[in-house]
Amino acid sequence: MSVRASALVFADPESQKLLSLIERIAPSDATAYIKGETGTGKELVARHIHSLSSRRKGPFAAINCGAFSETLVESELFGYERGAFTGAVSAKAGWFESANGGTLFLDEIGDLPVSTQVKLLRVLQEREIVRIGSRKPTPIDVRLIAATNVNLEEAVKTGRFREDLYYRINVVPIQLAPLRERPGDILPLVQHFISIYRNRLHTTEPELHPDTVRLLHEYPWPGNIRELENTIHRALLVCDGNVLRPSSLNLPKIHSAASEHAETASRTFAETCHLEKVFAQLFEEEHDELHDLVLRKLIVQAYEHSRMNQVQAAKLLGISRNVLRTQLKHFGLIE
Ligand SMILES: Nc1ncnc2c1ncn2[C@@H]1O[C@H](COP(=O)(O)OP(=O)(O)OP(=O)(O)O)[C@@H](O)[C@H]1O
Repeated sequence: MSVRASALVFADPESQKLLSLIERIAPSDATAYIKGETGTGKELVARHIHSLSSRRKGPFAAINCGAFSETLVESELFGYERGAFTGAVSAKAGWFESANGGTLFLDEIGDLPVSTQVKLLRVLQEREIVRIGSRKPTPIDVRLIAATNVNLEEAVKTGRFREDLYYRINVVPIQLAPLRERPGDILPLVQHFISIYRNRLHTTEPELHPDTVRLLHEYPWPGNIRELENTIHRALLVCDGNVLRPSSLNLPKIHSAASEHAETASRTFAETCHLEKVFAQLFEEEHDELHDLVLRKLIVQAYEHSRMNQVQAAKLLGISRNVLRTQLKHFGLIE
């Protein structure tokens, strides 16, 4: 096993829960189905399950179902005999045979053509494969781990993925959270990748500037752990001196989620202020309770759903933190 596959980071409480699930299910032979955005560590988790199972001495084979054309994918999975089709000059084992006695990781399983899905289901049920161009079944003993970053449940609804195969693979579902939802992993992963790439690049361990730490936590990491890894690798290459500054990370401007939230928050707050006047005129004193209820809801929207802290929220809303706190207190949102 490579150093990277053995040194895993599971620091955030969310990741610790995941680790204990992995440890519980690894020894069984149950099919696992890993869901998660791109770069969240699906293959790494599959390798970890294999390394903790009784199959660890057997092979671990990983295949990306989306990497092959419709015509190629079956010969890749099930193998073929010599002369099975034009160009089949010699027989070749498929991935199921290569993984015999071990674990087969099928990444992007949702990309399999429906005709191949039928054959895959048969292989899983019968526990034998028939190479293309042959009639002889070969028994196989393989634990399957499937993964996808698309919504397979939706694909079942629209008929792009067979329901029977879905139930066959969905024995142990494992959901990997995006990196932005497990912030406790960010710094341990940064240290992990610094130590890997520092050794490779023969550089000294850089210090993280406090602004760098802040940016690492604010950035939404759409490419998840893979993006973080590439960012650290690049940062160590360009880092000038012994301090890793935000500019070395070269991250795209956080225009996406955070700034959209900020814009929405300012808008909502402006609307809130406007509505406050309208309600005051409409309902006057005797409708105080209703007035407060509506305002409370609007302020919850502007503040809580913007995922900002009070300092950021006050700055973006163009009011002082004290004014914001007074508003929040007034509506019972903080003590
Ligand atoms: N918990 C972790 N600890 C350390 N490194 C990790 C962890 N999870 C993922 N990585 C690293 O992040 C990178 C991406 O992981 P991986 O290839 O497993 O993601 P993936 O979800 O399978 O991606 P894709 O959806 O694109 O196939 C790899 O280099 C992997 O080593």
